[in-house]
Amino acid sequence: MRADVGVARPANGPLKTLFRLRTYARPYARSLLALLVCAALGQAFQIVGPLLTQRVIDGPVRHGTTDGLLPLAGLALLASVCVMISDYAARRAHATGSVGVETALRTDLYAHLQRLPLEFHDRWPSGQLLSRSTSDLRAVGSFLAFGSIFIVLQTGTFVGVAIILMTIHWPLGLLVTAGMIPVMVLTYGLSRSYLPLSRRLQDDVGDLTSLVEESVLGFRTIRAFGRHRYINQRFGGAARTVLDTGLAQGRVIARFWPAIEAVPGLLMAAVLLGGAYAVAGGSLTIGELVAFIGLLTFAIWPLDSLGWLLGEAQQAATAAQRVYEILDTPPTVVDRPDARTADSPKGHVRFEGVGFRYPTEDSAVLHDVDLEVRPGETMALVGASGSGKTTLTLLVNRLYDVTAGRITVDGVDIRDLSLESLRTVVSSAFEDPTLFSASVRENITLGRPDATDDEVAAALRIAQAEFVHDLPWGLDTRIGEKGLSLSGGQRQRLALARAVVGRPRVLVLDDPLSALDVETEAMVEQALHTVLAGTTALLVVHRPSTVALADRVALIDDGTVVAVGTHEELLATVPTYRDLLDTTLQGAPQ
Ligand SMILES: Nc1ncnc2c1ncn2[C@@H]1O[C@H](COP(=O)(O)OP(=O)(O)OP(=O)(O)O)[C@@H](O)[C@H]1O
Repeated sequence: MRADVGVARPANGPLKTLFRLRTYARPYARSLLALLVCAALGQAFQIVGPLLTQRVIDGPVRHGTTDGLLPLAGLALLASVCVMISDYAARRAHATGSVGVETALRTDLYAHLQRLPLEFHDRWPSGQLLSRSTSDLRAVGSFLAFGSIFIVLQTGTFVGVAIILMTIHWPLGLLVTAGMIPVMVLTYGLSRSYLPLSRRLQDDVGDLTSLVEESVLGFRTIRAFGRHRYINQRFGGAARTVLDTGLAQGRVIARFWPAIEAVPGLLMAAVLLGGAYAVAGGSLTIGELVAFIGLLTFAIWPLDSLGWLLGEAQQAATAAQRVYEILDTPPTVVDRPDARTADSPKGHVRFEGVGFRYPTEDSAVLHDVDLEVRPGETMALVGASGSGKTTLTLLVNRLYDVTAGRITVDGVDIRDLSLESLRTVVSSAFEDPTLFSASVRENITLGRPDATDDEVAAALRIAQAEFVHDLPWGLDTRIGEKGLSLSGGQRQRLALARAVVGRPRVLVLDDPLSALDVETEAMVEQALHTVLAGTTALLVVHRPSTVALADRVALIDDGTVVAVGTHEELLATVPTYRDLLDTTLQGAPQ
């Protein structure tokens, strides 16, 4: 087993990765700038408060008069109103920026996930994808539209307040500014220990999400086998891992945070002491000391919050790395630059020396496959379990690309056709039919949104899926997640209707009738005969009755086609085929 094939590893450090996200912030630059300006104005108006206090203490209070008090009170009131207005505007700008950035990122990530090949989805647990497209994106979006702005704002506030403090009393002002140094050193130490743990925690949460998803989707199986204790144990194990990593994070914070938090308190004590001496020595008035202490809280808040904001930055940086691991994974099944469309396709399919190896595996699953399916011909693929039948069908509409040889449709290598065109020519239905939480009509016309009502009706008839007309809202009835409110057979019939709608030139069916009862299967087969008459078809056959639909049969053994002929010819000439029918496909038409 080969691990990590085709998965992008982070090329940059976390902070560089965070910087890459600026492209997502750019369209919201105006909102973000508005947020910065409004929040800065809000801070500035708040700083007015202590400065006015100084005027009141050193003026009216000191001289025991009310002269000049009213204008000062008026200014204080005006400053409060301005704070309120700036806060309102900042919050509005923040909402626009943060929602916009997160939405843009999520849209890109989702679109990219859709472009990534099956091999990527084989390898990535869905819980990892879920946690990356939800909590990680939120961390990144919130940092871009809030954290990053407030780092600038708080640094600016600290610098601004430090300058004012120095103009009031430079030695004390210098002392406060020097307080920044231990905070920076401690924050750096914190980030070095915290970053790897933050990344590990996010990965652990992804694994936990996978387990939750699996146990929700597999609920019936777990119940039926009475395995809920085992599942609980597995969940408990994963939850403990998350807990352990969270606790390790907590220990790191416990080591650094009290020291970071102690700095502002020590500064306050030093300012009180130094300030009292300065007042006694006459180099500072009482009003100035009160203003200094009032302003000090405006310097302490940025110092405090910078530590926390830098923590947010680290969290966002690792989240960004996790998101970019997906965004940087190149889609491998893509259109060639000169990809063409199939003009009036006839559906002549040829496999020429086809080989295929799953990217995670060391050895090939298919090798030297040569097979011709003539226009309008129905070819059954028969073989033992694991011989490679399903894999072969997945290559025809490029869910995976061949790793050797080529597949052609009407003589054109399918890799030279645009994926859109190829997937209009080739339509598929699989044994496990996935239905989406959408209306019946949307599910059926998934691959052909332009299908007419008549085409949908014909597809429903062929798939014996006319039961949908009896659903409460007919074709407009929404079917539940994965179509669970329908029976297995009903879901299969809808998936078959989806494959045959619009009569594709090439139809690939991987045992699409397995969940049908014998009677319905016979009716579907009868209806399929009319479709298959004009359509080139590849049918993976697990049930004997389906062999009857085929004009010819290809026998697959150990990853290659070992015999091709009509059912009767193979029965008469190929002992392996006979044996297979005896053991696996008992009751095949003789
Ligand atoms: N996504 C995958 N990654 C790696 N190996 C795979 C993957 N899917 C299938 N295989 C392996 O490829 C081989 C062929 O599998 P495939 O499903 O094509 O066989 P099959 O003939 O359709 O079997 P069955 O009749 O049981 O459905 C098997 O050994 C299987 O384990």
